[in-house]
Amino acid sequence: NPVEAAAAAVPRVGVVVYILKGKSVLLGRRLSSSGDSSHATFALPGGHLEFGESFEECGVREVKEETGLDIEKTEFLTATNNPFVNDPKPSHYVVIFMRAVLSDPLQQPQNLEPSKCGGWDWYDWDDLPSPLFWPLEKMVKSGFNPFPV
Ligand SMILES: CC(C)CCOP(=O)(O)OP(=O)(O)O
Ligand SMILES: [Mg+2]
Ligand SMILES: [Mg+2]
Ligand SMILES: [Mg+2]
Repeated sequence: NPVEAAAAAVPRVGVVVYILKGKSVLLGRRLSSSGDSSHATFALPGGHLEFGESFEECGVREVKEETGLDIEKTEFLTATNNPFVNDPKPSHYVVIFMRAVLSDPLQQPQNLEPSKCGGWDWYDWDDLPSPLFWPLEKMVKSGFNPFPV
């Protein structure tokens, strides 16, 4: 029943990674659950923190799973709270933002999850595509800059 269902809903933790390359970051087209790319939003690589993982382990794993890229110099940047309970599909994520660089600067991303992602590409931080995936949109709007000063 709806009360039980609501009770079962708990905030989940996502870890996403700004992979910095010059002034660009890697973004992927996040397909809607139906898989059509017409409503794709641009998102950082990342995913659900799994039981017992450190933030770094999760970031490295998800980036490898989704893009095949090997990253290093992973750093914690910030965490944001994203209670989107009024969404058509209510969700509540605490998002951990990390940054990292490529272990091999020449390595290019592969789209290893084509049912979930329309493809990865490098975007200049000063010329980001839209629409951005909601946690990233909120962070960019807040003026956050993931690059080292
Ligand atoms: C909402 C997001 C920041 C956390 C979940 O990310 P995701 O749906 O990409 O999760 P997976 O990569 O683990 O499937
Ligand atoms: Mg994933
Ligand atoms: Mg995952
Ligand atoms: Mg993911």
